[in-house]
Amino acid sequence: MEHEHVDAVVIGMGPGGETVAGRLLAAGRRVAVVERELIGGECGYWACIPTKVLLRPPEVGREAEGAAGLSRPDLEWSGLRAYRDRMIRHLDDSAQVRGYRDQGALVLRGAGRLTGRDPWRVGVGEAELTADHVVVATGSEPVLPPIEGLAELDSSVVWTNREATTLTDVPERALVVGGSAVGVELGQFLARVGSRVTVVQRGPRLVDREEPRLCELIGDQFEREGITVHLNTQVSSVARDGDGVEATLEGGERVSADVVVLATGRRPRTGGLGLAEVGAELDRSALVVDERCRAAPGLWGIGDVTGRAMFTHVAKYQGRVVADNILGGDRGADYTAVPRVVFSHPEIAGVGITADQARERGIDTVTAEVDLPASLARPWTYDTDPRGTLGLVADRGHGVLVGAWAFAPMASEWIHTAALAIRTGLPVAALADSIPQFPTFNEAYLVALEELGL
Ligand SMILES: Cc1cc2nc3c(=O)[nH]c(=O)nc-3n(C[C@H](O)[C@H](O)[C@H](O)COP(=O)(O)OP(=O)(O)OC[C@H]3O[C@@H](n4cnc5c(N)ncnc54)[C@H](O)[C@@H]3O)c2cc1C
Ligand SMILES: NC(=O)c1ccc[n+]([C@@H]2O[C@H](COP(=O)([O-])OP(=O)(O)OC[C@H]3O[C@@H](n4cnc5c(N)ncnc54)[C@H](O)[C@@H]3O)[C@@H](O)[C@H]2O)c1
Repeated sequence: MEHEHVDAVVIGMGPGGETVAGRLLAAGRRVAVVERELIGGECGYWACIPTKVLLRPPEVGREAEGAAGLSRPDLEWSGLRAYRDRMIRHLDDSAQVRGYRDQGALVLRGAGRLTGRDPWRVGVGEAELTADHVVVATGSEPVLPPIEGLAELDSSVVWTNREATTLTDVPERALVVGGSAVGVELGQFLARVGSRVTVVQRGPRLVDREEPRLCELIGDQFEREGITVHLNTQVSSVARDGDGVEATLEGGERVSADVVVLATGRRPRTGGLGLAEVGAELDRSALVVDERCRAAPGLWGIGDVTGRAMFTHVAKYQGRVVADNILGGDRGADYTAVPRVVFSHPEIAGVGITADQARERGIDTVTAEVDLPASLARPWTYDTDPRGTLGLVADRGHGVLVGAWAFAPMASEWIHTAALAIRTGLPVAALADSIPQFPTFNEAYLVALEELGL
């Protein structure tokens, strides 16, 4: 039995694990990394990267249609599929394994589990290591909705994000269950490459954690694109129907599809890790960590497994925080103004809190909404039939922004202006006195700030 002592073991090598491992290795620490599937994690192979790769060419097609003098280019599915395969490294991480070994890491393949503490012990198959620090970065797994008949169907007709992002052929008809980030991105992608898409969303709105107005705008967009959306309902049962599936909704309505795509949320992946046995606290399945991302002295948690805003940028941020703490610092994580983007077209971006949340917190709330083509030059230089909206939520008493949202081209890029303003408590007056480049979407902030009238 192997019994090596290392400075740190990182269990799970998604973006969170990779961030902390990279920093500790660069600082000369002896690090073991444990990965049971592929170094790069869900994000690199079945989530962020393939979805963004798949969404971009159909988006460019629409953009070309809107650009004067251009006609719409044809989408060649086999070419896009081949580029997706290249971008997900053909599900092969041997170069990453070599890269970490070259940096001096001990790379262990297999499922890691905590087997003891004082010192921390981690088992991987037959091997066992002891360590000063263990970082748990095991990500999340999809939540399967309670639909009668679902368990009897196989992955050829019931897709999670994994089957959807590695698809080889575009299904003629797709039923997407869940209408938040995953459902909207995958639903719009499938529709744009030719599927007839139906989205079933349990709540009253798509993307239901965002500003209601934003939900309305993406709903209108889906309608324009011929995507059928059923709100306030659920799929109650599914059954095999020839090569496809017949689904029955709560109200009795039936939807036939070639595939059912599950997009009903994710839960932190802590099963089989032995966390409770070593005294770590779990909240449902999330690893509970303090403001420094510490679960116990020398035991750390980062990324989706902590159940905090499940985004790659948050996993990487927590990875930076934990690396600094392991290297002797005393750094807390501050989740103020984490941007949230759904890479639909136009893009949905939100940061801070909604107007309702602000009122509930007793904030003297004032809001603004700006139609971008009505107020700016940039939308018109960008597109012959432009659309776009920016909304702001401000605290009148303190003269600061507390929320912002946008539905517009490249909103993922320029929402960061609001993110910085909210995070730093930048006075609205200072933002209003800034000089954004002409012609850019950033100019929308000046228009919206004037509308706030603070
Ligand atoms: C379809 C989709 C699209 C998304 N798009 C975006 C996006 O555009 N932007 C964004 O910010 N976020 C996006 N997300 C969210 C993002 O994927 C996650 O927030 C991110 O992957 C979290 O990183 P992580 O390191 O915590 O975990 P993961 O990326 O899940 O990595 C965890 C790793 O741990 C490994 N592991 C698990 N258990 C063990 C064990 N016991 N032993 C060893 N290894 C183990 C897993 O195999 C995996 O490799 C998307 C999610 C989905 C589903
Ligand atoms: N661009 C991005 O940053 C990006 C993209 C995709 C996913 N993600 C992250 O991945 C995680 C998972 O995303 P998600 O969209 O799967 O989850 P989610 O939890 O954000 O949304 C799930 C949606 O499904 C609905 N739902 C749940 N059960 C249902 C049912 N039985 N029938 C119909 N609707 C149902 C919910 O009302 C909710 O709107 C999120 O944390 C998200 O932030 C991020």
